[in-house]
Amino acid sequence: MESTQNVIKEVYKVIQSRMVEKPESSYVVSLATDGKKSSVNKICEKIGEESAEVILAAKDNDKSEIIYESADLIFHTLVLLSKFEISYEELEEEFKKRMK
Ligand SMILES: N=c1c2ncn([C@@H]3O[C@H](COP(=O)(O)OP(=O)(O)OP(=O)(O)O)[C@@H](O)[C@H]3O)c2ncn1[C@@H]1O[C@H](COP(=O)(O)O)[C@@H](O)[C@H]1O
Repeated sequence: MESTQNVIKEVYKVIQSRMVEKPESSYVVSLATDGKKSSVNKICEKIGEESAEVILAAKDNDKSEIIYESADLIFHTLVLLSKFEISYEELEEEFKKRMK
């Protein structure tokens, strides 16, 4: 990894490259590049699971678990954005529009 200034952006770049290069050992590939519509369902299922895990961690008041499960949730959301060929800049743009 080049810089850790924006690690989420760096992870997104790796996800995007996995989608193009499709290495066999890749989790992203196993989840998102089977070429069928069902891969969107698979990613959405993971987002649902990880969301529930974040909620449970919050209800348990478990800060380290909240961080761990939120990273899983954000990662799977990035896989979904990548599946729809949305650029990181488009996501940033949406946040910028909301800045007050
Ligand atoms: N950030 C992640 C990341 N976060 C979570 N995961 C995977 O997402 C899955 C999460 O599923 P679960 O929570 O259900 O975990 P599980 O292991 O199935 O079971 P439990 O934890 O519930 O026991 C696991 O297989 C994790 O390995 C990730 N896999 C990859 N990345 C990043 O994506 C890049 C590309 O990964 P590959 O596609 O594997 O090369 C990597 O270099 C990383 O930077």
